[in-house]
Amino acid sequence: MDNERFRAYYKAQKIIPDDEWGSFMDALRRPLPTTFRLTGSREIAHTLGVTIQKIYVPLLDNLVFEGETIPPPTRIPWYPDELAWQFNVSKKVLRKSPEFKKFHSFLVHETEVGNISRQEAVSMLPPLFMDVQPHHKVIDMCAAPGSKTAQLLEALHANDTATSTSIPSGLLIANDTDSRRSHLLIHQSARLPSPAFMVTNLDASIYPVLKLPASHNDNRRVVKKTPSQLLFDRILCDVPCSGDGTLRKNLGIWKRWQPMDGNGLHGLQGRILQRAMRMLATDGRIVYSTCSLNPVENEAVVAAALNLNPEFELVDVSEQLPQLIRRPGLTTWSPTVDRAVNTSFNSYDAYIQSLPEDKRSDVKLMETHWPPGNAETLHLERCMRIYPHLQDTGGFFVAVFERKIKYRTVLYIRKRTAEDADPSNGIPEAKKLKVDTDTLMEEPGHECTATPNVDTVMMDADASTPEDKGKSTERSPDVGSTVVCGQSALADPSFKEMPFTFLAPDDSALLACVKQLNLTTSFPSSNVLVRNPAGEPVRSFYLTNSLVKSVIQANDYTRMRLMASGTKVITKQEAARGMDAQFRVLGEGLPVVLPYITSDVIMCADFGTLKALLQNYYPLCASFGEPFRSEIEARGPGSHIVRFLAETSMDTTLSRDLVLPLWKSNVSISLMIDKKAKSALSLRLFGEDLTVAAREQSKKKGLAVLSTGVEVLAVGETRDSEDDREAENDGHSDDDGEVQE
Ligand SMILES: C[S@@+](CC[C@H](N)C(=O)[O-])C[C@H]1O[C@@H](n2cnc3c(N)ncnc32)[C@H](O)[C@@H]1O
Repeated sequence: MDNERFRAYYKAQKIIPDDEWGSFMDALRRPLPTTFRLTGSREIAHTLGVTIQKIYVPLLDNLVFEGETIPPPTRIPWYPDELAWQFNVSKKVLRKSPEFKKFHSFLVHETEVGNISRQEAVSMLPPLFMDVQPHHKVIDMCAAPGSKTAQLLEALHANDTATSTSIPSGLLIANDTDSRRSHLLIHQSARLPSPAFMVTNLDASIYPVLKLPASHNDNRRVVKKTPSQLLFDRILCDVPCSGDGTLRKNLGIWKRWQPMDGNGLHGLQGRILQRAMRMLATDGRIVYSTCSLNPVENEAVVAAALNLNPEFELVDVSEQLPQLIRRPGLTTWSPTVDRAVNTSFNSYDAYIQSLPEDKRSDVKLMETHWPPGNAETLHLERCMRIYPHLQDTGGFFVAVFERKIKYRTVLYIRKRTAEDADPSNGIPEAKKLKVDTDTLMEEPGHECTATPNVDTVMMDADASTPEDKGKSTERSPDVGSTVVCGQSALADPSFKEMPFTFLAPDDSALLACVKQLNLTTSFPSSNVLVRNPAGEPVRSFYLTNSLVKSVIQANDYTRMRLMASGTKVITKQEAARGMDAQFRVLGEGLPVVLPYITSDVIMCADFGTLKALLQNYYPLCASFGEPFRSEIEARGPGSHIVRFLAETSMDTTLSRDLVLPLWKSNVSISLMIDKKAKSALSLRLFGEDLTVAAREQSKKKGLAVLSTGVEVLAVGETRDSEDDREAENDGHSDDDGEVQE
């Protein structure tokens, strides 16, 4: 594993001191440890952390395989709250050691249901520097396949959804220009159901201005009188890059790496970062990251953005994550001008002068590929470089931006400067603003006019077309009829996704649903949307929060290429003739709906009941012990919720209450979570897969049931690799159990 040009190029960049070069290259040639995060709700993450620490670490400690001592999994030291883990064993050990097989089986099942996310350690870094709060408006500009999006969602949901007020008031837009990858993103993100989530499919470098409708008052005063631009508190630019920091897992890069790749990406990377700078709210923060070691894709992009937007500065985050070993950003570098790694030109001018005059106009390199004259003053050392040999990871680059002068101060100074245009007015010259005020056009309340992009400007123009006004995106949305989301005369007919239609709170199907499921009066009926061409309450109901609803209604969903929004919470099943339709809460939507279900509606059950429900598809009501038997027999057929109470039994411990959906037919009941979730739950609680599906699978394959009860997949077969994961439908499967009619 070597590449002469890689070696020559990075030696020339002096990214690593000479005496570390050997260990840097050695680390690049070693396989990457397996790393994963505990995801999902805090409750589950906590339970899994305890399970790994108390069950699997002792099981795997001091393990000797073929004469070699195998180290047990360890926590990644710099990751907060002990939520990230790593282990480094060969595939052979995973396949052959019974102890590791068992651990691996646990990982596979929890990954399947979204409680564990396999993710490269360094890829976990950017969201940690974003400090996302539940009220933040966040955009992930280049989000697919979505491992960082998941982290951002978790941060947005830091309060979980145990009460209605802990559903985040902010939003997260995950965007990617590739529609296939955007579907993947939707699928991955469905693991963390969020009413605050949206997915768009746009080129981030020309991301359009999104509008927010006028909000009238906050009970005390008028906040805004006109529609405003949606500005973001946090923006992640995890841009497309040459990816040579991933050499340890993508071995093909050794062969195909060549230095011009980075040169070619520099322009797009810069445009995405600059677009982000124009979409940032006053006190916002941008994190720019790549999995490339190349300064042309990193410091050069950062330096160019800072010079074009001098109101921004790099944030010193050296105190954050103190256990993370990092190196400062570079202040000098030497772009190559050809594939042969010619890095001899120390400036753009020197390079241009070296060319015959008739060739100069063909040059694709830009001045910004080289270090700017003021590189020493830009605090590029505040960028973070992570190298593989420092802590056995991949390579990575992160830079964090904020505005140098608080935005309002800038605007104030600009106003004062204009008022006091007369140089004899006594304002000292030094106090006058030395920034390009054109870049400051996008303050809240104004439309973006600064981006020289047709698409963006057209999006603005949309706002003022009479048709658009007539579409009532600004009318009071919560009364009267169903509100179709914003769609203007300039709708993009090439966009084929289903529309997003909010039901009127007095829609008869919605009222029936609320009544049947006994939802409280605080259930946000006005934030329920459906997705079908006619906007009818046909089958699935999605829930958004109020901010997401405002954004959908104020913007044309085809122009913002909105692929998904909110979370699917309830499904409607048409009943036989003469009967009412039946609604049921979906397993994936339960955490979101639970705050609106009163406790008296929820049945309580014990561990034994849970075990029986895992072991059988449709156990008879009469087969359960009291008091659960009487309680379930007294209830009518349809959707029910059951709380399994925390307890410790002979077999195991349920450390916290577990709330799950049930379906009751005439005489039997069934747990309405999908097969994989049942298996994962069984393994987590009982150390073996007791489910019918597992028994059937074993029988089918003629396998003796292993002690774990499941066939073990190989490492590469876990579904959550950062690379290529299969997209499945829209990520919102209804298959969360089978209803027995
Ligand atoms: C490094 S990957 C992002 C990885 C992702 N943040 C994660 O953690 O899973 C870069 C992504 O940028 C997307 N992309 C490429 N050009 C883009 C553009 N102009 N606008 C938006 N996304 C773009 C690619 O499709 C790719 O999914």
